[in-house]
Amino acid sequence: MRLHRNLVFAVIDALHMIFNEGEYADKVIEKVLRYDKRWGARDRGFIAETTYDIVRWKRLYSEIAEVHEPYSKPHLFRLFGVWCVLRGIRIPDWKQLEGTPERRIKGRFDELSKIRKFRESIPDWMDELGEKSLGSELWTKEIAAQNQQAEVILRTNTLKIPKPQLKAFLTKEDIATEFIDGYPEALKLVERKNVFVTEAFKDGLFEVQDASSQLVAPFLEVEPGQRVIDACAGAGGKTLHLASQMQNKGQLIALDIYESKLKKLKKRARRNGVHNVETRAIDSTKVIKKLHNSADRVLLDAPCSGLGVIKRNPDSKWKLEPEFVDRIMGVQQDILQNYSKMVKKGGQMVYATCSILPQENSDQVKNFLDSENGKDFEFVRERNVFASETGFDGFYMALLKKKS
Ligand SMILES: C[S@@+](CC[C@H](N)C(=O)[O-])C[C@H]1O[C@@H](n2cnc3c(N)ncnc32)[C@H](O)[C@@H]1O
Repeated sequence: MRLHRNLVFAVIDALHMIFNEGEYADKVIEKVLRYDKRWGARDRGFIAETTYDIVRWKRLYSEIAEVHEPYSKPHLFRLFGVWCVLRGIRIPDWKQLEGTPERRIKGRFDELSKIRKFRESIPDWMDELGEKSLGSELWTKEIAAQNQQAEVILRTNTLKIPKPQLKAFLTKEDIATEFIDGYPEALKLVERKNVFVTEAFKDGLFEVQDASSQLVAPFLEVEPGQRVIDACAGAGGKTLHLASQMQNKGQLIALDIYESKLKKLKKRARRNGVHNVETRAIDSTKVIKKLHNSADRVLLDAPCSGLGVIKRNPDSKWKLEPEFVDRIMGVQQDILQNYSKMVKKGGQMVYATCSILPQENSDQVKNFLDSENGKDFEFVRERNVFASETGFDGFYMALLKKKS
């Protein structure tokens, strides 16, 4: 591979903004990709993937390169030098990369790879929490799987098109996809491409949604004509899926504490041809009270640590703090306690997270079922989805039924 100076400089700029200025990797990449309109798909791919790679392996590369925060420009070039050597890319003869110690880098890599927190490039606290929560064997496998680059998965919008036709439509747009066993609406991209510029996307024929996330809406067992509440709807990834499962019939109420996210949801709903959704921002407890005992189905896609989706958000390894995990667990139990009141007798509720920690998952459900509000509910089933088993995101979902 021949390295182009302006592309590498864009990567160094991006790393500076992410590591030193605390900006989010996806936003930064969007920003640097606007530097030069002449960059083609391959150039853009290089910038995005190299930046994500160095973000993913920040701790390991920093130990190897013996650099630390805040990273000066020469430090960032040393990280880049490590990336080149470990990928077998010839170091160009630029002054910024002069004297890159190739043999020493390989030696340090072999040495550090014996220790999980360095090999997998994670903070000490996260390694300790993962091992304590999942046991050494599962955590070791899981964190290794979470460090693999995420594949691009699409969910067919069955309100508009059947999956085989979508596949054919995308082939015409030069996007090759394949089916995935066990995921009835999913298509996996054979090669990473920007799907947001396709006609199929603009026509609302699909959404980008990880395969594990596609398991959540069907877990709630919705039917056309029901009243369904998506209580932590965000920008609506699962709301849209619920709407397609309801065949656009019935009432779908999308709630969130952020109006801005619900605005995005509405825009996506229009593109998807979804007509049965209404949004309500939770700006007081009244919003929930008004809906007490009214819903056939309630989805609680709760805020969480995101420890199941590190492959999609590698910078969360450096942004997440143990105090946040403790705090969000309190929010999760509040959501279970208060929002479960919206389910009517005989109705069903799914509690889901994109975390793999039992403290955020089955323990929360158990604590809820043991509480006063939980007495009205019975446990139906749960599913723990691990990246190390499926290759997709880590997820948890539990189905509860309100007694009649
Ligand atoms: C896991 S995300 C939801 C993702 C979304 N369901 C999707 O599929 O795209 C959790 C959401 O819960 C929202 N949230 C956080 N605290 C909340 C609360 N107390 N009540 C309702 N929503 C909350 C967040 O704003 C965030 O959008």
